[in-house]
Amino acid sequence: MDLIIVHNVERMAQLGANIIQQQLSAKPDSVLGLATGATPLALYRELVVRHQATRLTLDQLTTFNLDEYLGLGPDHPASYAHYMRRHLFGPLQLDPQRTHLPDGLAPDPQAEARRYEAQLQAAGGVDLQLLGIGLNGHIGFNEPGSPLDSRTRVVRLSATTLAANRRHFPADAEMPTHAITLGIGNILEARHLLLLATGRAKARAVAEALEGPVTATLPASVLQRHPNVSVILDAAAAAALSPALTRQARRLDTEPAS
Ligand SMILES: N[C@@H]1[C@@H](O)[C@H](O)[C@@H](COP(=O)(O)O)O[C@@H]1O
Repeated sequence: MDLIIVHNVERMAQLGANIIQQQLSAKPDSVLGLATGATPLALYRELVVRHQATRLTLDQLTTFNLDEYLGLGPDHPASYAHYMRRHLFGPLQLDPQRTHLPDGLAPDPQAEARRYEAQLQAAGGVDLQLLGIGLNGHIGFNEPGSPLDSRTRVVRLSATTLAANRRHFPADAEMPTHAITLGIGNILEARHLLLLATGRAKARAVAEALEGPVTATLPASVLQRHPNVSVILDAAAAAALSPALTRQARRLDTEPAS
């Protein structure tokens, strides 16, 4: 595991964008696994800036998102399809044929989960998977209790997740109770994982994920089983790590030379 602790979200975004840029330089037709939520927003802004400065060539890039709410279509402002279009796919002018999310409006969600997984396999799997972490240690929408070898499927959202994500929905609107998510098994198959976390509220989940037992009770702990994981934390999210692990972390707060 390559653990990096930074001072601020801008630095996290730069380092995350560097990793994505390196991936695309090595393999322009990479498959990127993408995440939603508040955490990757600064990284997405940085990618857009680099693209506008023509430092990123994205013609051959393919993307697959981790998850989507069941019952929300791409025009719903709280859908992940909408989020991705607004924050990344639109500004980067990605070919819609190359960007993929589960269809939240599919009439048969179980069949949609199988279709999505098959589409991902046909694309060759994920080269670099971006991950956030839920307060309860979820990755994608793999809630506590998800089998560590789980595949793409329909899941019920936990009370913690419903409460945490409530803020993205209008106060009087009903929130979806289910989602389609890549499974933990799918996530582990990505060739490189990049976990980002910010803020004190994530510190406990981060510490348990990186240093606790590998257990379905805390899905992100499975990252310990992956041979190629990069983790970028701000100081608040790193606050509950053991002194030993904190000492091992790289602190990359200075600007790159060029
Ligand atoms: N399904 C998403 C996850 O992919 C995301 O990583 C997590 C954290 O979100 P945030 O970055 O807003 O804290 O919650 C959501 O429920």
